[in-house]
Amino acid sequence: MKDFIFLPASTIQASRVRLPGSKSISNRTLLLAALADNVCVLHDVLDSDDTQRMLEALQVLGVAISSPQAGTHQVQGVTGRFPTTEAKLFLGNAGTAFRPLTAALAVMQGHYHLSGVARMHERPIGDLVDALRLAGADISYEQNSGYPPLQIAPWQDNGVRRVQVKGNVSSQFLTALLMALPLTGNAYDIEVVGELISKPYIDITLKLMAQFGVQVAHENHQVFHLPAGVVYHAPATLHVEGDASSASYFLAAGLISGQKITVEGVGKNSIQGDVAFVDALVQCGAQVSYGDNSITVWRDAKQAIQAFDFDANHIPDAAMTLAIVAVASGQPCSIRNIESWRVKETDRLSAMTTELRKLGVLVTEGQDYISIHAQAPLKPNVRIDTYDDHRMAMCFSLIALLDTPIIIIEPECVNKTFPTYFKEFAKLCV
Ligand SMILES: O=C(O)C1=C[C@@H](OP(=O)(O)O)[C@@H](O)[C@H](O)C1
Ligand SMILES: C=C(OP(=O)(O)O)C(=O)O
Repeated sequence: MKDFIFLPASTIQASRVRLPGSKSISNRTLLLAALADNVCVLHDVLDSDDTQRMLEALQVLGVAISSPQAGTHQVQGVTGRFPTTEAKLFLGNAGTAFRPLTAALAVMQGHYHLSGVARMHERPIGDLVDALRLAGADISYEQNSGYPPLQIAPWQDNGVRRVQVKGNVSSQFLTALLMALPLTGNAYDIEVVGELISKPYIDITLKLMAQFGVQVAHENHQVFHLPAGVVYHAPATLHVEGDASSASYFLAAGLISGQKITVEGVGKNSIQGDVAFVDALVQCGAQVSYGDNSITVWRDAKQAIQAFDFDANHIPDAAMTLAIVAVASGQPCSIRNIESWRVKETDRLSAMTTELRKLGVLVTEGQDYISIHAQAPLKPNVRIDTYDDHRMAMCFSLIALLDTPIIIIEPECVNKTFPTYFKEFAKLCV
């Protein structure tokens, strides 16, 4: 791909888009299948940088994985113990690989070194390390305290069976503990201290663990009870849903353009919290219909896009797409309770503010919110920096639907979760 992509002002035609597999489900099921006591064939797994990092890591750890075709992986589980007891793993910028693997390797009897790209070394992991240390993990920081790279040494059980974890920086820390602590064979209570953000991702974790035979009871997402003596047992085959966060760009295109856009791969029974993005679009004036495995969004020609003021804590990834919906509305809009944007692929609050202002949009950036008001016509042919953040690239592509040609710099950053995004987007445009 060139180091920029020029998107001319476009309109969208009524279309159907087949979604890539869910990143969150792909990386969780790859890890759970690897830890199970049997063989599992995973279908429709996302093929992208984040899942490649997980697949490579599992193979280095001695898990036998054969991939007869793209998106299909037969995983031979290792019954809770990775055969490789010394390894160096490079995990890119994949939070869904780094955090769960840190916890899984912390409860093993080996020596492991975990690193990532420079940005991953700026993304916090201290709350997870603190929680694991309470229960017997031996983890040290190689550079800055609280951040990767990490060095992990053998687990030493200390008899502690109630572990506290903070939930206000990333839900991935709780996800990691939930998936890893059953490997010790002991029962644990995990207590969330303070607020738990991005809660629907915990529900994905619990539902997938249940599919692998481990039921976790919880009290209102505050205390989680892990059973003793359990072993992950995989279903013979497992189908990965389409990615609901990736769906958000096309669903927003349906609202913005008015045309019927159908995404295939997620539907009314999806386990992904980001399908709630559709509820936000409905409040903005979208029409919606759900199928078992599809969602269609459009807008009646007479209905304007409505202003909104949303708490988007439960849909942090799809919430970025709402920023462009705000621009399309031309009304003052706010997206709130999204401080976690600051510790993702880039500081997304700052990046979103900077790039929207280049288009002439009025923006107020708060510590945990963004207010957006596009009054004047947008400036054409603006060069949008993407900060190595796939969602910046995908969100800003939608500006082309607002009669505004736009240039997206370094568009290959979409490889993190959606390598074919610009091809799919071009198919919709007329
Ligand atoms: O568990 C997951 O699969 C994810 C949780 C969310 O992160 P936070 O919990 O850090 O908000 C989300 O942003 C990320 O893309 C995927
Ligand atoms: C925050 C994201 O990724 P990660 O899984 O690396 O946290 C994302 O995909 O928007």
